[in-house]
Amino acid sequence: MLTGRLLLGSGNGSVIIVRNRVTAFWFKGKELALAFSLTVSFARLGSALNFFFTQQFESHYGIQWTLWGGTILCVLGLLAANVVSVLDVVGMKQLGLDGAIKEESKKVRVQDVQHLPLHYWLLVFTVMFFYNGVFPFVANASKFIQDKYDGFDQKTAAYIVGAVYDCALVLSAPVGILIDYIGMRGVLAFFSALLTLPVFALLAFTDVPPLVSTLWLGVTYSFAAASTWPSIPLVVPQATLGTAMGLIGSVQMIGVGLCNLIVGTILGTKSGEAKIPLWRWQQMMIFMLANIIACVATSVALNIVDKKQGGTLNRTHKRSPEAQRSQILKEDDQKQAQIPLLPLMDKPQMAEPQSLTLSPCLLLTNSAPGTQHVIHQPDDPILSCNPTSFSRSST
Ligand SMILES: NCCCC[C@H](N)C(=O)NCC(=O)O
Repeated sequence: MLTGRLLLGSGNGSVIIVRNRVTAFWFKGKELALAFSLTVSFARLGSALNFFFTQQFESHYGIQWTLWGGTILCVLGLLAANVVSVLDVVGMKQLGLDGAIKEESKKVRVQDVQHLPLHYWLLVFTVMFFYNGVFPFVANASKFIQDKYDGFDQKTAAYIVGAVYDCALVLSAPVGILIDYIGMRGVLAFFSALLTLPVFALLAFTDVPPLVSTLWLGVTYSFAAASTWPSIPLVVPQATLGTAMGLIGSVQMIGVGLCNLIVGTILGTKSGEAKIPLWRWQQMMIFMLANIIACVATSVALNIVDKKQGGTLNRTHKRSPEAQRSQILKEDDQKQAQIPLLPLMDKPQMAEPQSLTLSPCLLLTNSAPGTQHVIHQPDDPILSCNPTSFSRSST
């Protein structure tokens, strides 16, 4: 059992890191928050289907077929990962970025982790503390509801807990779209944490029906996930993005793992059947609350640091087609005098390989007939970014 779970965790963890890297690469400067939110939505769809069907499937077909079902799902995941990988490689080749990416990535060393910005570390701890309050709660909440409130059988309690993920499933995409337009990632991360405090306070100290808390947690969780994960590509260099994503996933899951151990100690029982005394549940909810308070603190620090460093997180990075076009025209006017035109090229190319943004978000437009502009996003936190690099080529 433990071997199986370790294998699943290492495979699943690696897939998540690569998926996040690919998502960040292809959607940066576009619908980044929406893209990340959709991955969360689909993950939560999986959780919701699991809540609703796995137990019924098992009672009809037995544990062996249920595990084979899981294996088939893993194989489908493997096929999907292969398709994504081919699309990623082909897309990079089409943009002529494959060689440059490899070169930049070769320069990345483990020691570079110490150069990741403060922004990034604050995001890591914001994410860790937030999820410390969500995952261990969801894992134990069904038993909590049965033990604390009257009239809930196991199935009803599981449905009530599932409301956290059902809410996220529905809300993640609209919230992602909203964040792409308004930015405000840091501010929203802060409010998500702040507004999660009442969830655990209600559960610990009142008899308000638990569905109120789980629905509310679903809302704040959707905002927290949609504002934090897509912030990472905005604060780390593209070449270290894979490392940064891996690291945040590890810290997050180490935090959640430790919290599960602490929760286990607080609840102090090995039997799933015996009723756990309410004072123990109350202590667990206070522990969840403490994590969310820590999350509020790190998100405040995150916003302060972000403000001092130019407000990357709270700015919108998505540009409407009109804004993209006027941005290009403006930059064109500003830079035309300074930058020598390159010889006309058959297809878009970068002016200087060492100043690549390594981002697919090249803006191609035609402000003058037969002219394409390839610009870099000036706010890209790229290792060797030269924000003024610009090339012009024939269409
Ligand atoms: N059992 C789910 C593990 C998901 C880990 C992943 N790093 C993550 O947190 N993704 C975002 C989410 O909200 O699920």
